[in-house]
Amino acid sequence: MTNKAVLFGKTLDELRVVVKELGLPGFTATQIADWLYKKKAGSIEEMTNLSKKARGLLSDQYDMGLTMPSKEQASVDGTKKYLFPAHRNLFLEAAYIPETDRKTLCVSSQVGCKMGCLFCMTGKQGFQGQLTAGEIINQIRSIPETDELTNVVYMGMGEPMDNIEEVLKSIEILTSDWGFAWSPRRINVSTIGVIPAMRRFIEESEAHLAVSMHSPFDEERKKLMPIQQVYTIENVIELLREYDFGRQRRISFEYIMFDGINDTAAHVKGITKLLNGLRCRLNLIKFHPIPDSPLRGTPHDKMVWFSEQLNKKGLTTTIRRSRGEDIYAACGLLSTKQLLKKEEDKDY
Ligand SMILES: C[S@@+](CC[C@H](N)C(=O)[O-])C[C@H]1O[C@@H](n2cnc3c(N)ncnc32)[C@H](O)[C@@H]1O
Ligand code: SF4
Repeated sequence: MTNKAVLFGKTLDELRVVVKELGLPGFTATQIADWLYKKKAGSIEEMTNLSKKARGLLSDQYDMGLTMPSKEQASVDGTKKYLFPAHRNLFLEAAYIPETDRKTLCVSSQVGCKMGCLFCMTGKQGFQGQLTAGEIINQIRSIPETDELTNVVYMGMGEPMDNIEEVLKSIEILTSDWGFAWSPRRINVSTIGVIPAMRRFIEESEAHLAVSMHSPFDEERKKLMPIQQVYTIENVIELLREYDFGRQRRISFEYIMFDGINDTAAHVKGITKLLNGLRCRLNLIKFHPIPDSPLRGTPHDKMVWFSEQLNKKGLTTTIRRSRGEDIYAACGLLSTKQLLKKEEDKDY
């Protein structure tokens, strides 16, 4: 790795500044964006419609900024987990989830997470660092299945709203005509509900939004997710009610089911009351147990009952199929703590 600045992850506006500073013609910015995001060039040398001089000037100051995964693990169900090195000796993970009708990549937006949810391995890892927009979309660009991807979910490591600037930039690159030119409907961003950043996300992007609820009750949610002490789920829903999302943009809620904790008839009532009239759907998630936690997942039969009760009350509810559990690639299981430790050991 050199200390040069990187091109991958720059927006068209930022590339315009780059070419201006190098004294290159304005249109070079669009050409570079094209090579970075459409033609998927692997090096500056490959940008053959740029003059030799332009390529030389660029190479003097910039690297492409692409990083291949350094490790890959495959699950019995076809899910794959990729490990990427990031800046400052950090590592992050992404999970590739193939299904018959779609191929999804679950990307990380941070290394670790500050939010400290009781049930999450990434939360247990603590916060190590923010990812740049380039590092977020590099996960999409640098896996072998890049051309097969139909969907991207920001449900890997980290809280996207705690890195809103880079997350919005990554979405801009994915959805702009000069970028990947994806429809924003192929992107779903999950959050525990950091209200000010959610407002920006709603207003500045058109991607789908998933909110992690996990309990409709204040005291219970506070125990599971400390964020409830700052931004309550009631306030999050009030915010959502302010907007008209139209028919195309989807709002959903995620609900991990914990045995004997949040899976009762009272919870069915609480959820229905909270979401009353809001056009949304609810995804029930099987809890993936994490070490040193007394929490247990609700048995499947009870999840089916819970889902039926909510559907009867008019709330579209589905049970999300669990994928990649055997390789720790499932929701909430991504953590690179051991690796980080090994790297620290190496340093001393
Ligand atoms: C890892 S988070 C990342 C996105 C964001 N920080 C959030 O919490 O919504 C993605 C989803 O995984 C869920 N999750 C976390 N730990 C889990 C676990 N042990 N089992 C099942 N789902 C889990 C979260 O609640 C969230 O709905
Ligand atoms: S569930 Fe999401 S917000 Fe909570 S600790 Fe895990 S990654 Fe962070």
